[in-house]
Amino acid sequence: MLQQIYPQVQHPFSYELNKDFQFAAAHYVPSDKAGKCQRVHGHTYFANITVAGDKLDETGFLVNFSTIKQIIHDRFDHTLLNEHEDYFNNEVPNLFPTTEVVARTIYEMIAEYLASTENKPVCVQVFLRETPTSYCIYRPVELLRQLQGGRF
Ligand SMILES: Nc1nc2c(c(=O)[nH]1)N=C([C@H](O)[C@H](O)COP(=O)(O)OP(=O)(O)OP(=O)(O)O)CN2
Ligand SMILES: [Zn+2]
Repeated sequence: MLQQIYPQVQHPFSYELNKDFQFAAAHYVPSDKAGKCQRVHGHTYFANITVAGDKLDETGFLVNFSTIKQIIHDRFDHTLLNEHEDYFNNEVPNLFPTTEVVARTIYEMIAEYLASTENKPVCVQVFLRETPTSYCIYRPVELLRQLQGGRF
């Protein structure tokens, strides 16, 4: 966790915050093409969340580090991801709990919270490591294009 170098994301904001955390969860990929991953197995997922913005809140925070962790950890830690039917669906490939879909889902959960805050920072990158040799990065490309078009 410490000393890991993450890929950088370009954005125009003054402040960039990164929060690292882990959660333990089981999952399976419900596809004949997923090989051994069709069977239920567990990971200690490692996430790095990047939040950026120009305005701090009344605490002097862009966003509280602990809130970022809580949003994801409280929901997914020590659970079977496939059972979260509000986020994942075993019938729809774009909603199978793969690393890609879990990274995107984490982005959506964080983005929903940030949009509800007064200072409205934005999530610009989610790095999600599933195993020591496998990770995925999700970036909100539409938002990043808008920022690039309008700001720099
Ligand atoms: N694009 C994706 N490919 C795979 C995913 C995924 O989510 N997205 N998931 C899996 C499995 O769930 C598995 O947990 C991870 O696979 P893998 O990296 O192959 O795991 P290993 O520990 O066996 O890797 P080695 O580097 O060979 O030890 C599979 N693919
Ligand atoms: Zn897996």
